[in-house]
Amino acid sequence: MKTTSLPCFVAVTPTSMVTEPTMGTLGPSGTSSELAATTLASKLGEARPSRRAEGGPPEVHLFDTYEEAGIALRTRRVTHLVVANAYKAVHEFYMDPALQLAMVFVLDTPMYGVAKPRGAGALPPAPTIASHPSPVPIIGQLLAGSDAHVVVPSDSTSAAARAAADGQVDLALTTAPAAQMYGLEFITHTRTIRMVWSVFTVSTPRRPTRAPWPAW
Ligand SMILES: O=C(O)C(=O)Cc1ccccc1
Repeated sequence: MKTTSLPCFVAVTPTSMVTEPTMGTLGPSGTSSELAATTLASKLGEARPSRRAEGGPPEVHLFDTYEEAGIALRTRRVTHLVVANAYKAVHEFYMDPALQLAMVFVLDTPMYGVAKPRGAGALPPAPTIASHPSPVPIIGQLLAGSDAHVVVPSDSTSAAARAAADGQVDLALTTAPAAQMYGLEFITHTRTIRMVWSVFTVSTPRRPTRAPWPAW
């Protein structure tokens, strides 16, 4: 049975209402992260009806890496950082005392598939496939495990599509929006990835707790 995930938001840390929220995440446009951040922005926009009346949900800022988006959060250029939980270095954000987990939500990614530039010629025996490291395991599933290939790491699924469009690689594991943007067509079936998204804000300072031992 095919199910579609409705975003299911859980507020983890009560944060004071930010008057002008701005989202930071992984770009360029066409990434799953952009869809997740845009979905969160709409949700936060609904909670701020006066702003909605002024012209739309909070802005989404796209960065080349999650780490750059993290710096933008720490330096307060954005107020919220949205990171896929399948990202292997998400632990860096969880462990950073300057940041706090504010929210989590479940949202399916757009369709993922292996794509080639429209009108490209025959593929070599072991084509190169650009991919963000996180979704690499689905390449084998999409190619039914049979085809030889070489994975070329990419900063995002959208950057992977751009690399294929620029002729740097033969193929890209990418999203349907990015494939469309960069003139690629899928050569495999496509699937979504059900994902938990972590939302970080800067830590709110806690009141110092009294030491459990007497002062000397
Ligand atoms: O957001 C994207 O599109 C990414 O490239 C990152 C990603 C993709 C798939 C699973 C986890 C993170």
